[in-house]
Amino acid sequence: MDEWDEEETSTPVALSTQPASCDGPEKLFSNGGGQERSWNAENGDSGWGRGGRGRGRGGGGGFKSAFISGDDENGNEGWKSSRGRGGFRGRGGRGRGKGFGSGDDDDGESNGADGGYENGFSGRGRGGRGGRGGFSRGGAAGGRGDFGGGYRTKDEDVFAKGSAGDGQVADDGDNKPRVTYVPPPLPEDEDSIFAHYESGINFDKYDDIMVDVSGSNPPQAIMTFEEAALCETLNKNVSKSGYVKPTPVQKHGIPIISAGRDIMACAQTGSGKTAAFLLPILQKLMSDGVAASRFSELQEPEALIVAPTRELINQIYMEARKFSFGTCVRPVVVYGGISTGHQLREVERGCNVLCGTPGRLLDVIGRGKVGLSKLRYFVLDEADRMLDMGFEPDMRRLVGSPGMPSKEERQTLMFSATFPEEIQRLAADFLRTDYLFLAVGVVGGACTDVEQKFVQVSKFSKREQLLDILKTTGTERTMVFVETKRNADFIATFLCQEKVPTTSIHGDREQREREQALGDFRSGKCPVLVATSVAARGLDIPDVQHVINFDLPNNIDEYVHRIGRTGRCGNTGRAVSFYDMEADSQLAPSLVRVLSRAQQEVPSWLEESAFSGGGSAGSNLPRKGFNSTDSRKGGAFQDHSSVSSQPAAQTAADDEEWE
Ligand SMILES: Nc1ncnc2c1ncn2[C@@H]1O[C@H](COP(=O)(O)OP(=O)(O)OP(=O)(O)O)[C@@H](O)[C@H]1O
Repeated sequence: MDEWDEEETSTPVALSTQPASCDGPEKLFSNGGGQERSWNAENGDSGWGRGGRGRGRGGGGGFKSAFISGDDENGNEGWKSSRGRGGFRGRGGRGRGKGFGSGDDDDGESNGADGGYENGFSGRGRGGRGGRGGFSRGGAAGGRGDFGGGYRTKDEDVFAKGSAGDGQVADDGDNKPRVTYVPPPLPEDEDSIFAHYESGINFDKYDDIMVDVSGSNPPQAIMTFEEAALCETLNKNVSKSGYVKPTPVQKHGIPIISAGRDIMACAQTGSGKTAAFLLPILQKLMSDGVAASRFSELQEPEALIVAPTRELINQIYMEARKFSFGTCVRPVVVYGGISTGHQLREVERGCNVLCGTPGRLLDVIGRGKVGLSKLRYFVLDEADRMLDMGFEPDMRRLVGSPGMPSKEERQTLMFSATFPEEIQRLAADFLRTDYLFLAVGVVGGACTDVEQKFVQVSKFSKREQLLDILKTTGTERTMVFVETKRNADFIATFLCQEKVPTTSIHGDREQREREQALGDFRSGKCPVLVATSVAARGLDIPDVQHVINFDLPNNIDEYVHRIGRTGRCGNTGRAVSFYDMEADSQLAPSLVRVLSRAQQEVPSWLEESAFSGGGSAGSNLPRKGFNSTDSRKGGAFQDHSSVSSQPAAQTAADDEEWE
């Protein structure tokens, strides 16, 4: 029996996080298992039994939020009880932070830790800065998923949450939570594999977008897929996917990659970046006769694709699976929240294109099941996110993994809709010096097919405003973004109680629940999805007509990605953002700029807010004539005000609620 099989046969201690769907909002905060007692903020009892994810704050500060984790208020207890093998060591000093040192925890939300991941890989991120208040991956014997927490509503009711027994997380007795969830098998029929939505009325307008390729000797762009000279099967698969002509990022990106060049590409949300990198990679592998072999114990993929969230990497994998349908090239996906054993068995069946989130990739490589010596392509989707403070250490670890070809010997491809200049400079470390920078339209610009509206609100009127809007949207698919996981549950519950079929997705939900939520949203069973930033980037969900920023993010790039969940591939969409003068004014200058560049009406009050919002506002107003944005040109532009010029993770880390 394999090592990982063995691990997973021990009796699972079933845990679950808070489910949020209209199947029963009343379930949301009930103690599902009844075995554990929650921390009760009212009477000060501490949790016992499997007391929840340790969520400590450094500096011994009390946990003031209404949402109380199962640990002692200052995190000490959580820390003490969590010293398992994978003991987390907070970096110390910066207070706050959830030291959840799981390498698997690989989402857009911060959940990581700096140290202590037993096999030498750290979880990512911000969380681990919690001084004393961290907790181990081994996690408080209460492990992840057992939320011994409570939720205190405005009127101070406390709902206890506990375990529910879904068999997803096991404890091996070594205080190390183990994920045993295996997702249902994927449909194999062609109709499902090639199911797609139609490109929209504005698809042809892509041709008018300004494109700038900088760097030496860029190859000629292609105008049609025929010019890409794809293998017959690949060509058929492209047609079956409903692709008639390439989008600009494909017209330029495909020949650049096919010519063997490194690329840093920035193109607006929903404009086909995924196929821009997948098609030339698959074409090369197919024309070279690469074929997956199940007979090798060590799998050595030719391409490695990394993305920041589980749902996004799964989506990329599904695209790779679609385009390689009927060929010998085999993509595989690995990401957290799913049984590692299951994923390793998939890898063992043959793997040419390995898609993964950073933590899980490091894990499978560390286990010696995947070798990198044959690697030719290293792809970072949402590259600016992959290189910001949250993920950069993992990326460095990844390129430093045994056998990883040097940047001279591999091709490195980076794609995003946003690319802050300082991240571009960092990214250059991973690229050959002669990389090409491809800018389609305004770097960091919002999709022009999204109508952007702003509504001034006070923090207390948001819920009513949301309800009003949702009453007019009816059953149209709407994503509602909030800043915190607890607020995601709270708003989802509120909407359910108001009879709006709603589900939610965020990093504290088990993977099974996240998949269910996305499935219910896609199918229309729940036309409203309340989400944290975990769903802000890359997700391509058909028919999302509306995005509502219930809470504005504190970073302009995040805003651009969020509203890009609608208005995709030439379709139109609407984004409505609640603007709270007290909380959001720091974002005003960047918002004004994004709106004007996307030819949207700028409300006068927003402009005023931008001007009055401090010294930086004026200098951040729109600049005319801006287009090219390659940082090597000397940083002529930046669409990043003092607010947004920090990488997302950095700003987010300063937000107590962004976990
Ligand atoms: N040439 C094409 N013709 C028709 N549809 C396309 C074409 N290229 C991509 N699409 C479709 O457009 C949608 C958006 O593509 P994709 O998800 O790759 O966008 P993206 O640029 O990566 O967006 P994001 O920045 O949000 O990650 C997908 O459904 C994809 O299948």
